[in-house]
Amino acid sequence: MAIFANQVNKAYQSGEVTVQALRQASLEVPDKKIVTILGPSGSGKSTLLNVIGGIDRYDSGSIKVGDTVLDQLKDRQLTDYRRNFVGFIFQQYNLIPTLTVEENVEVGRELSQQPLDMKDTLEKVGMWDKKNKFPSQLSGGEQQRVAIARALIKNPQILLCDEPTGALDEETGKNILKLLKFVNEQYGTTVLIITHNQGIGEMAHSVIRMKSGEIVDSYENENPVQPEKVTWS
Ligand SMILES: Nc1ncnc2c1ncn2[C@@H]1O[C@H](COP(=O)(O)OP(=O)(O)OP(=O)(O)O)[C@@H](O)[C@H]1O
Repeated sequence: MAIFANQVNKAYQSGEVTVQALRQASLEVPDKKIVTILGPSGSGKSTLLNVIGGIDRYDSGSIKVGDTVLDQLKDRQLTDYRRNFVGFIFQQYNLIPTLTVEENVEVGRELSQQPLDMKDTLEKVGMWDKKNKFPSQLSGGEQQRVAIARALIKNPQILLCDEPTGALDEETGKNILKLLKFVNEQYGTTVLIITHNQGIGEMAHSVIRMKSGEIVDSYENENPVQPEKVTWS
């Protein structure tokens, strides 16, 4: 699905202090693309992802994802939008420790109206043979694969990834990037990746840079490189 944001503003109030997390942020992401969002800590990257994903509300401006305009949605409609169209992946995998791999992914399946097949999804992320393991029995990369399966099984139109490789070493991180690229190509999922790792921009179709809540730069990559070729930092 394509994503449009037009002059989006979002402020957080903490006590006496107002933090302007997004300032007139506008962007356009065509359907079926991979986009990397770069920027220093506190520049508004997560806030941007959260308002696009319907986790957070914004104060003004407009966001449209596919045919859905998020501006005026009631809470219930926003929840439906999030359930049916959006998958989230975080740096911390947020798996439930008392559930097995398959049970964790089942949590995602139950949220969706049109879920994908469990076996197929776990095979796609290479975790079918470990479906009865618990998160504590898995490596970081494997846990992130399970988190991706949990997002993927919902059959989301957009996949929002907040530092998906932030806790992983280079080799494991690149394997996760390969998986995200595979998801993009196989399912046509639009993928947004927030990262501090500038090199990940090399594999994206386009790159957005944020600073102090503003989108200060965006450009398209003529020739995205393969995930294993990105410069790791
Ligand atoms: N729930 C909140 N309450 C108050 N302030 C917040 C909240 N969430 C974010 N902020 C502030 O909004 C600004 C943007 O935060 P955001 O998390 O979007 O930045 P970021 O670019 O994702 O940072 P990082 O790379 O460190 O995750 C920061 O100044 C942050 O402190």
